[in-house]
Amino acid sequence: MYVKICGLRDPAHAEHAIACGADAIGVVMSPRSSRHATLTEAAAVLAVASGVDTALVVNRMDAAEAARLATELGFDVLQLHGTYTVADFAAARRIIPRVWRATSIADDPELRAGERGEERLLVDGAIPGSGKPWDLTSLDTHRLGTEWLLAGGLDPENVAAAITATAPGGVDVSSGVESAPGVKDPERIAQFISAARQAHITIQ
Ligand SMILES: O=C(O)c1ccccc1NCC(=O)[C@H](O)[C@H](O)COP(=O)(O)O
Repeated sequence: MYVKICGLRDPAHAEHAIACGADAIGVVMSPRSSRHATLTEAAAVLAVASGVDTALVVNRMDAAEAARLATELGFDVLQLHGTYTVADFAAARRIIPRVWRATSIADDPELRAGERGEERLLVDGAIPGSGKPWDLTSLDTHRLGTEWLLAGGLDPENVAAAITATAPGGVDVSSGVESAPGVKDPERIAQFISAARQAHITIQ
């Protein structure tokens, strides 16, 4: 089970997530977000991130511009939230090969992995980064393949049941491992990673 901890700005929290076994960490650069990282903060997180995938997370930013920013800063992955076309993904992937599509069934009820040319699909709640759980029973997982990531309202208490119910390739969390909006809680990060690792997948 691939585990991504998102919305990191403090390098100490990034180091902690990696030490706890995270596979990926995400840095949000979206000025209206409580987790918006400055260029300095993003660089500090990247400086400690060895052995994990690093994702730049943006919302409704021009795809090629976001891809240039991701490569300039040294991220491995660009995670695009918003409405992007096949051409947008192609343009971004000419600049950074690993581009993930984050969307929700509210925006895209007929979700199909890879249909816009993304490397990986992240199925999120309707409002990214809101921490609001959503109705997982409304998700048809048959078109999602095996590499997709589940996100939206996950936390240490509910992640195992969410994995069991939907059998994703990985999980992504932000609000559920915070003590206040934008403030990561090291204990909850450890609990989340441990709970995700122990979950049993029943659907494949
Ligand atoms: O975190 C944000 O504020 C944010 C803003 C704009 C686009 C994406 C954002 N976050 C993405 C994520 O943290 C996760 O990929 C996902 O939405 C899960 O968030 P949460 O429900 O808080 O666990």
